[in-house]
Amino acid sequence: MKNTADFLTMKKNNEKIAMITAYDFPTAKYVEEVKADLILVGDSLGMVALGYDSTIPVTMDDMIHHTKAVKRGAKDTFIVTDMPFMSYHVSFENTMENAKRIIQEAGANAVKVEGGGEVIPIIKKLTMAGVPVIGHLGLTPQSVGVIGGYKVQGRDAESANALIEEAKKIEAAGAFALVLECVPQEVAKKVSEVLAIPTIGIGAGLQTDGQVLVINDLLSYGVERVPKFVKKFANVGQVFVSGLQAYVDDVKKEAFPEQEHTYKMKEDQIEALYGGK
Ligand SMILES: Nc1nc(=O)c2c([nH]1)NC[C@@H]1CN(c3ccc(C(=O)N[C@@H](CCC(=O)O)C(=O)O)cc3)CN21
Ligand SMILES: CC(C)C(=O)C(=O)O
Ligand SMILES: [Mg+2]
Repeated sequence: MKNTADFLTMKKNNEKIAMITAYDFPTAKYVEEVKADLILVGDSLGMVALGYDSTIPVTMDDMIHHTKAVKRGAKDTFIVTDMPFMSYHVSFENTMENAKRIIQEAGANAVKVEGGGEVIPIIKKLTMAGVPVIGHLGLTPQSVGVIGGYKVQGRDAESANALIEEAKKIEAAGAFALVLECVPQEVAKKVSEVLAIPTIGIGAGLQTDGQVLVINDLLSYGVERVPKFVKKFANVGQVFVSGLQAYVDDVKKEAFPEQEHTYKMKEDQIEALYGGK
């Protein structure tokens, strides 16, 4: 399994970091099989695995439940779990207790927290307590209500500069990586150049130190509309539907189960059961 120092080395060596989300046991097994560098148990699970229309309803218990399943499927991959909405804003004690559960109870290797300014002291405290932290700037979906929609962030030089300053503070606070979501490539490039820690982009262009996508988006599984930054690498939804349709059709026309899927009694027992009839 890679560790936080390895991700720093990868950046130095210009070796790109590939991160993929996973929310359950079988998916985690596949993600480990392709040697993704990190798995993100993202709070996006609220939208793509639980059917909510934002990440706001996702709870600590949801994150623990899904992280445990992912850990069982990917014992040898570095796992990062999102701290969900309001799980790191109520109080210092509550934040530390929540991070403790994610690491100790669920088995994640690190946590991710959204935002700059106000969460800097939290990144510092978590890091000092021995919890590896990833920051997250740009579009921060837990603030969708404040932002007013899922919009590209840092489009003008002023807000871009503000974002770059936040990124530096996140690094200084001890984060070992930074997710940049939905920012122009020029902004992501500059952040990646000024930071020593790796940047992991989603909708941030090619010049970050790594990439992350939501697995349902990249496989086209259970998602209808996807953001512009998504590339469809496979059509798993289509594979699901064709397999399920074939099953339903076979059941209806008695083409399934066949003899090879069926258990049989020995002749004498059939005789005894049916009484020769
Ligand atoms: N399936 C899924 N994929 C994600 O990447 C994702 C989630 N869910 N849920 C949590 C957040 C929300 N995200 C989103 C959702 C929508 C857009 C979107 O529609 N963006 C517009 C940009 C509009 C603009 O120009 O400002 C787009 O057209 O891509 C972006 C990120 C990213 N995260
Ligand atoms: C989109 C990524 C960065 C995320 O935070 C999530 O999956 O929840
Ligand atoms: Mg998230």
